[in-house]
Amino acid sequence: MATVTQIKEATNAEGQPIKLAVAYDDKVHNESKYAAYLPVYDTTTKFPPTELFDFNDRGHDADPAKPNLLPKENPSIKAAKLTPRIGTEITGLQLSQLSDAQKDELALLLAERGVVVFRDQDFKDIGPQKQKEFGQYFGRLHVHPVGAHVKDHIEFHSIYLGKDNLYRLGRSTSKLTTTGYHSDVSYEHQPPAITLLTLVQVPETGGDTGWTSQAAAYDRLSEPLKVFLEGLRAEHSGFPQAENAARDGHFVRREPVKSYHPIVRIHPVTKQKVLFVNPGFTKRIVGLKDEESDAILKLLFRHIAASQDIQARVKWDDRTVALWDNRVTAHTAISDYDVNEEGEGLRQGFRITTLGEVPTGVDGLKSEWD
Ligand SMILES: O=C(O)CCC(=O)C(=O)O
Ligand SMILES: [Fe+2]
Repeated sequence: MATVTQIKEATNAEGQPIKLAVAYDDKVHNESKYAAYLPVYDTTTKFPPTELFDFNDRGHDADPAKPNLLPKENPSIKAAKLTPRIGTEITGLQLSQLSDAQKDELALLLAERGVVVFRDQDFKDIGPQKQKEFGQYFGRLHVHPVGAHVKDHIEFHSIYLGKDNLYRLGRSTSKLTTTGYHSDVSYEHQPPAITLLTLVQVPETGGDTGWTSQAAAYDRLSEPLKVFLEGLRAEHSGFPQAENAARDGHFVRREPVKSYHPIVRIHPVTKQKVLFVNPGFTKRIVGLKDEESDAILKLLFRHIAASQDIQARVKWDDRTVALWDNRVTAHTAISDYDVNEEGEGLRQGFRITTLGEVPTGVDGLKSEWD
């Protein structure tokens, strides 16, 4: 069985020589229809710290009635709420064919519903260039500081659990559960707005993804607790992720960062208040004593993970694409499936992540960093 430590000589997208660590063996690679999306690690190319940029949310340009995305007079386009508080499923539209007006309305729908699932898509077959352009419409693409990517496309975050890469399952054995709610790389100074995830191979059963509405999570809090949290920032840290990756022999392509984000964040388009902390990356509440911070974060993390009445869970097939707004949701992979030597249970996909604005809270409270 191959491991992630196999190194191959390659060239990057600019034609420069690089060393690639591959997380699959050649036999699996050659047999895979979606070999181009298998995980690799460029172990050579370092990235400087991300620079601040002006983010324009496409949702600002959307018609709130969404006549282009969800026309009332077209019965072949169907939209159904997954649950009352979060999630919408759409059939009858191809993401690859959306007009700009439809994409603007999708950005707004994502802000309102948290996650939007598209069924029966050709998206995984339109090629990396068009997939990247689709993502870029919504914002600057994030390059993960440590994650596996796709050869020649470092902005694609590769998701792969096959018989030759049991990394993720192996790591989960010391925990009672594999679930871990997070908002993608929320430690960034301009953390992600929209993430797109699609799977190209799915296990027969299992491997769903779950989302929580961070807007509903905020709404449920008592008035005094809302007021208390509104004045505070929390530390979101990329250091443990980078340290774990380095410990496991992975390349850290960008030095880890921390940000101090408002705990109650306001979505720039809907103006909705959301609870912007997550168990994945939030470490402490700035200005509180350690025990106070630990107790309050424990309460909030339990609320996020345990409140099924503000959650949605999606079963994948290989023509499903899910998009979510990281500013108003937290999500978790549900790694409940086994991969055997015959390759049954294999789960493969890729994620494209767009960066958003520097978070703003109540009364103009802004994120800070050191
Ligand atoms: O694999 C999944 O279901 C979700 C993984 C994840 O958290 C992500 O792609 O951001
Ligand atoms: Fe994620």
